[in-house]
Amino acid sequence: MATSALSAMYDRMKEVQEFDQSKAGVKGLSDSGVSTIPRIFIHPPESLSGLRNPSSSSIQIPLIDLSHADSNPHPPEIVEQIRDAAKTWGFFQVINHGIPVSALDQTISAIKSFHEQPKEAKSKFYSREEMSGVMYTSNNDLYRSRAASWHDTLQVWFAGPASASAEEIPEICRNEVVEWNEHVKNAADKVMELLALGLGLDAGKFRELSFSGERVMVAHIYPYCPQPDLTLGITAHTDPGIITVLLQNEIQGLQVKHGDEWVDVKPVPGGLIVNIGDFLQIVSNGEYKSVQHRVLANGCKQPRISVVTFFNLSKWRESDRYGPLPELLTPQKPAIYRDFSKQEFLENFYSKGLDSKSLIEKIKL
Ligand SMILES: O=C(O)CCC(=O)C(=O)O
Ligand SMILES: [Fe+2]
Repeated sequence: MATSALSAMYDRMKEVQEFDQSKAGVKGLSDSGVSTIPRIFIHPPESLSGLRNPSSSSIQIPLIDLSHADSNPHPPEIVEQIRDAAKTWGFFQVINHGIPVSALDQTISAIKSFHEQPKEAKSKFYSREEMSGVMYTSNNDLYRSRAASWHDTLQVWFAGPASASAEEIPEICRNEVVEWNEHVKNAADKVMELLALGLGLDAGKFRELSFSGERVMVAHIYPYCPQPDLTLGITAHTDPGIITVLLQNEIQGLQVKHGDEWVDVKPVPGGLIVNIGDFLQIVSNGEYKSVQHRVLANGCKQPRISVVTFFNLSKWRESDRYGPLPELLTPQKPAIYRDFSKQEFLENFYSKGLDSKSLIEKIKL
């Protein structure tokens, strides 16, 4: 067994490298008109199960209207909606979040233009240097995952040690990306105030903890895939940080795990999707849930575009350790997670594939 399993593995590595060195991404494969996908993209049956069972129910992630969220004091019914959504779904969609619809449209269209350029224009940004300000790549976890997925990504660090200067951002989407950074930060700030109030904390608590101090955008394209039943757009995973704010175009594909079911997230015009990350599940001592999600490979001729911003803390405690916030702990609600170090957090993310165990499972008491 060992020899054939090993030779299969070596073949795979060679093919992975060839794909990587082409710097053309899955967009390149899709544009070349392939009718079958290379085998490095074929997922094992267990991650494909339930792929094409259209969800039987019509349940949807909660939709929350933020029109009056800024009133002082914050309307308790909105705080309650956000808290319930974060506790039971870990995912919700917000409308009237303050970002003009024209900015949403322009951002999507600028990202689409970047990905639709010829290979020569994009390949100078192609890299796997996670800590460079700007990185264009296919499958951040290409060398760590068991199977590759059908998407490419433009990554830009908005804030933190790796943050990009405007000049580094590809010109074709520069102005839109720079503006998006401002918009998404403001929208996230609004949501974090409500999430803090939902835990009984001061509205500014997460701002004080620097929730937005390390902020990175990943702008994905999910091009047409000729065999969408054999692969995924993105493997099932949870997001590691505090929260994620996601803008998507009208092509559906994102699914959220709710109980035993994969629920389709239907794009709502003008809406933004927010989800809770592992870090927030831990600091909230399990009140808010970081939930598995995945993206189906796109079988439509039109590409699916998503612009995803991850928010992470920049200020760690002096001990460089983190854990459930002490103010949330009581004798009735003791800590359910142990503290973890910054090193553990980063290693857990950067040394593994998206599909591996989250930090949460490792530090559960
Ligand atoms: O593209 C999407 O809708 C989801 C992407 C995602 O989950 C991620 O980048 O972490
Ligand atoms: Fe995600």
